[in-house]
Amino acid sequence: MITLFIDLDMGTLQRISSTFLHLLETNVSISATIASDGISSMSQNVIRIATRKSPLAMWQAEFVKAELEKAHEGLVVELLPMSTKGDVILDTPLAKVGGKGLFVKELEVAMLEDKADIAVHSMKDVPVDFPEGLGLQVICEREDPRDAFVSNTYKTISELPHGAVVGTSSLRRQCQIRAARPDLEIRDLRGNVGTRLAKLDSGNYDAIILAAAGLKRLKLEQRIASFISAEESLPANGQGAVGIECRTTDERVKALLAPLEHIETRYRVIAERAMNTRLEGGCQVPIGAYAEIVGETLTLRGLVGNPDGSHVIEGTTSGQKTDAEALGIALAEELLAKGAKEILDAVYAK
Ligand SMILES: NCc1[nH]cc(CCC(=O)O)c1CC(=O)O
Repeated sequence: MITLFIDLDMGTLQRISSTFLHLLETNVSISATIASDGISSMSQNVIRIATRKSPLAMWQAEFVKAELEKAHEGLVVELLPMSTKGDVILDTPLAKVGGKGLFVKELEVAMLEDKADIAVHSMKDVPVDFPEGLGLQVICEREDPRDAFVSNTYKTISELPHGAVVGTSSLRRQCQIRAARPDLEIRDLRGNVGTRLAKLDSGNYDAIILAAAGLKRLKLEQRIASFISAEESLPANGQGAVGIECRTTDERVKALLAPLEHIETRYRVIAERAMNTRLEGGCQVPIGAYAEIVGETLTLRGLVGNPDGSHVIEGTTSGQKTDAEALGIALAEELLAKGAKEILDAVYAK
């Protein structure tokens, strides 16, 4: 149930009615409470979050809502749950659906049309470019960035018997698993986290690979048989980090978001995304990028491979954390010089 406190100024009423229309379209049940003691300038004290409806997206939006309310007493944070194209096209492997920002476009339209103020994203799903007028304002503290091995029978990848079936639709995960274990059979696995676990439980796979962050956030950590180290499976750029997008001109919202920024996570994610950008990688590519910071030094590892794991190119670079973007670009260039472009071109040609 969503409770809306409505004051009587015209702008707010207009905004609320557009929120209603949207929610009606998306079949969310509504119950509205009209506060009779409407506080004037209430609209100054509201932030509307556009979010996907998947349990993980809702968790992330609720997390940002809680953080914002903690940081600003009296702030009212509303959630506007929406469907995106990525949620609707469920049966085709994402690598085939193509198109950038499958999970973010509708949220961005809502912000541009002033139906919402911010959108909360998993950084690994956020495209490189933002539409005119929108930008990534804040990167929150990173959760566990690792991939997780999930199985009801086996503890680790190395325990899997010859020819075992592993579920993942990520070309990055597929590449690294097959590089270590060419005998394994990889099958596509789509849907939100709960759907993927249900498919494992129904016996279609011996094991599946998911992001540890998603499982932890949904209190499904007990489903993790083992964590896969970054050495075994280099995470995707931004994995485990939540980012917040808003209108670039909205100074009120930008000021409210500022306390949620986690600068160390930002440096790490900037380096990882810069590498991806220089490689011209979209979000469905066999690319791993993972940065860590010790003291002032950022170390970035990168990997490009073909999905069957027969070719893997890796590199590492270190430098000042404040040079995060330059480090990402330099590592991408090193990988390109080692043949990454040929691998990526072959993947995109398929
Ligand atoms: N591609 C979907 C997606 N986007 C973010 C996460 C997990 C949480 C995160 O990385 O922040 C997942 C699920 C998964 O890969 O298992």
